[in-house]
This record gives sequence, C-alpha cells and structure tokens, in this order.
Amino acid sequence: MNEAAAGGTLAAAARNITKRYGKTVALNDVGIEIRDGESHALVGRNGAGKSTLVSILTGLQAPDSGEVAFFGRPAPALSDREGWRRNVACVYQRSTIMPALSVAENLFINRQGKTVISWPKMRRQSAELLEPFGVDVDVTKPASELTVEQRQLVEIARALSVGAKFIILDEPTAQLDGPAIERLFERLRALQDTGITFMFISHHLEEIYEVCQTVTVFRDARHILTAPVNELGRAELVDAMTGEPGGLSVPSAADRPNVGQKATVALTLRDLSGDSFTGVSLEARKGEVIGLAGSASSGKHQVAETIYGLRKPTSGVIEVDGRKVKPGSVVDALRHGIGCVPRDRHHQGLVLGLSIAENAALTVMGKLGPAGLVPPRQLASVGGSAIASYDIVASGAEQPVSDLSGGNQQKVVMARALAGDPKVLVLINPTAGVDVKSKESLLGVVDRVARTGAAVIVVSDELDDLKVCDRVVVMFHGEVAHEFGRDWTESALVAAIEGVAE
Ligand SMILES: Nc1ncnc2c1ncn2[C@@H]1O[C@H](COP(=O)(O)OP(=O)(O)OP(=O)(O)O)[C@@H](O)[C@H]1O
Repeated sequence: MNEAAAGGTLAAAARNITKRYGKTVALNDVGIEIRDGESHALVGRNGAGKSTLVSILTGLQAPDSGEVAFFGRPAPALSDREGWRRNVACVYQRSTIMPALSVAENLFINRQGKTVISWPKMRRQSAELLEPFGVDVDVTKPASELTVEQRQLVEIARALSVGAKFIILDEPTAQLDGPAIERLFERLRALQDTGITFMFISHHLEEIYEVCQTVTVFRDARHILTAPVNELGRAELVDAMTGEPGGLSVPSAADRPNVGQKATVALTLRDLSGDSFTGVSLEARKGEVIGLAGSASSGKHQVAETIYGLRKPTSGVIEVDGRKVKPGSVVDALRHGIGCVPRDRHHQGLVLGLSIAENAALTVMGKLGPAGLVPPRQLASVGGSAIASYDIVASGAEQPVSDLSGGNQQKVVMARALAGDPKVLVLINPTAGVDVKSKESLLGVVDRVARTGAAVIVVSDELDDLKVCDRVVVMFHGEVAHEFGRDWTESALVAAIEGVAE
C-alpha cells in the first residue's frame, strides 16, 4: 500500500529494513506503512522478525540498512531518546514500569528535567492522567502493586502524556483474562477515535479481526503481504503466516481413548489450601489431561504453583503415585516426577545465558552425567532433539536462549519440562506467545504425553488449550466451582469462569 492509495498521512513507516544478528537474518529488506489513525496488526510465526521490527521502530536498535519515519519526517537520531518518546511508545508483554518506584514517579520518569520536583503537583497530575483510563489507584503506592491490566494502562497513559500519537502493543492480551481484554479493546477503540494510531502484535488472530483495520504478515524475516483485515479470511491469513495451505487442527481429547475410573491415580490433591485458594481436592489419573480454568483472581495459578513446589500450602496434601510430596519444595516435586512449565518463563523457566541444549537438559543433568561434565555429544543430542520436536527456530542447539524470539523460548521451557519424562506435568499457559501453528504442535505434545500415561494439568483459559483436556475444572474466588467433561461448551465454560453459571 503506498501513501497515496492509503489516502492519508502515514503515522509510521519503515522501509527496506534489514537487520542481522551474526548469521541470523532477522529482517530481510522489509517494510511497513501505518496510516494515521488506524490499528495495524503485525503477525507472523515465532521468529518471523516482529519484535526486531518493534525494536527498530522504537529506536532501541538501528537497522543495518533502511529508514524509519514518523508523520513523514525521518526518525530522530538513536541517541535522542526524548525525540523517540515523543513519536512512539511500546507497551510490552513484560513491563517497563519500575516496580519499586511509585506509580506517579513511573508516569513522570525521565521527565523531571532540571526543575525541582514538586511532589504534590506530580501526584495531582498523575491522578489526572490516569482518570480517563479508570485506573483507580493511589499514585503514591509502589508500581509493583498494580495489576497487569493497570500497569498496561499506566504505560499507555505515560506514552500519551509525552505526546506520542503512535503506540505499539506487543502481545498486550497475553496475560489478561477475558473481561480485562474486552476493557482494553474498548479503550483502544476510544483512543483510536481520538486519532491515536496503533500497531498491534498478537498470536490470537481473532483479536486482529476484532480491533484492527489492516494486517501485515511477516514470514522468515520477509514481508509477505499487507491487506485490509476485512478482505483476508482467517485461513488465508494462516496460510500467509505458514507459507503452506492446510489450516490448523488442534488435537482434541475426544481423539484419545477414555481414561476410565479404574486407571491409577497419578496426582492427588487433598483439601489443599494456600495463598488465594481453599479446600481444593482433585485426582488426576494416568493418561488424563485436566484443565484448570478461571479468571486471573480465581487462584488457579497459585494451585498449580503449589503443586510443583513454588508455593507452600497452608494445609492439605499433595501426593504423586500415593507418596506425599514435601510442601513448598521444587526439588522434591521434581524428585517425585513433577515437571512444569511455569507462569514466568524468564524468571522461573530459563537460564537466559545458557544454550538451548543446556536449558533443555537442565532437569536431567543428574541422569546425563555429573554436574558440568555432561558429554558435549549427549548435550548436543538433547538440544537437537528439542529443536526438532518442538519446532524451535534457532541457528543451532548451542545458541543462547537469550537470542531466541519469545515464542521459541517458550518452546524450550516445554522441552525442559518434558526432558525428565515426568509422571505429572503442570503447564501454566503453555501456549502463551506461541504462534498458531506451533501451538498445534505443542498441544500435540501434550496429547502424546498423556497417551504415554502421564497426568497433565493445563492451567489456561485458551479454548484451544482446553480442547485437549478430558476434564476442565473451573475455579472461582479460590474454590473449585464447576467441573466439565470433554463435552464442555464455550458459553457454559465462560459463564463458569466469570462466576455467572447456574
Ligand atoms: N539479540 C539477538 N541475537 C541473535 N539473534 C536474535 C536476537 N534477537 C532476535 N534474534 C533472532 O532474530 C529472529 C527474529 O526474532 P524476533 O524476536 O524478531 O521474532 P518474533 O517474530 O518477534 O517472534 P515471537 O513471535 O516468538 O516473539 C529470530 O530468529 C531470533 O532468534
């Protein structure tokens, strides 16, 4: 689409951008043109180059070649951070808010200039800035007390307050529950009505149809197409992303044989209580996949984290194969054969400086050889098979995971969780940040693991993730509120999650 055809000014344009990281070509002569006032989606498989483009559009990195312009003017020099901030802001999935600083300080960070800070003024202005967003918080409180939803709104308010009219949202819905996503979309539409332009990155393609007018697809570091959203069907969009026709098929629990009542119980939770949940009792049989759904405040994450020892329960019992697991001990959970994909892959899931092979082998180092003495060939073979089995885009098993795209890091976490052949697998949002095609293969792995006799707990509200489950347990306000069999319907499930089921 050229400027004249678009019939308006371009809020942002990147042209002929190439960016290499050593041998990896992250962007290969790509471009994007974002019209003033539109919401423009950028989609592509994991490793396609989306985040790299974001870092170039926000001035965090210079391209090897190519140009960026905002509202028809060349982008500022990289050193002119203030200049970039006036043009563009990005709300990342991971916060750029400083948790120890107050909300007010975060809003005015980098802007206190040389004048003496007037605290009462800063507080008043902060409250005024947040008011239209409905963020009702004490701005003197540390930002660490914000919910994910509030934190994102504070970041958007901060961007708008410095005059940015172009905002990039990089997977903004990944950590939000259903009602929070709807609220975010309402705000985006309202802001768009006031003339704000958005670039929106998401692996949830239905969201693109809900909030965007234009979509650009990248594949293997190249620009594939740009089209109006209403002229591109979902199947065509997926084909453009994958480069092959055929669509998607997420595995369903109905394709697996029924796990009978007689199957041995692998995991037992007996009257388990802890931070944010009470009296949770559950039995997961060998070969059974159980979904744990609920809103962000339902306690589902806390239950899962308690199972794999990250949190200590206040009372109750966890057993694997009838043997008690020591409460609050990740090491003991691992010893009993509990594998996990944690909620926060950066803090709990990966050692960013280590290679794919080392991360994948982390939970089985003891089996491969004494610490630090794992034969390189064996390590390479663990890494190589992780890359092949989990569809990881990387230059090789020795590549540090810090260099991988977000979705590919998530796949390494999954490989690591499964490397020890767990008896019980606890997966928290296992497909978060993973592209539609890779999601299919990760859920295929869950299906295969269940067929080999492991019990799997999948904590997620993603309907595709729950399709692979034999049962879905819905939590509400810290308690088990509903249980569905394989025949759950979307409306009944959503009603139960929102606490409005009969
Ligand atoms: N700092 C880096 N060093 C080396 N390679 C990198 C670095 N950052 C990104 N890459 C590589 O560049 C390619 C593009 O990565 P990018 O993060 O832009 O993908 P993405 O489309 O955002 O993927 P995802 O959907 O998983 O977030 C990937 O192959 C990635 O491994």
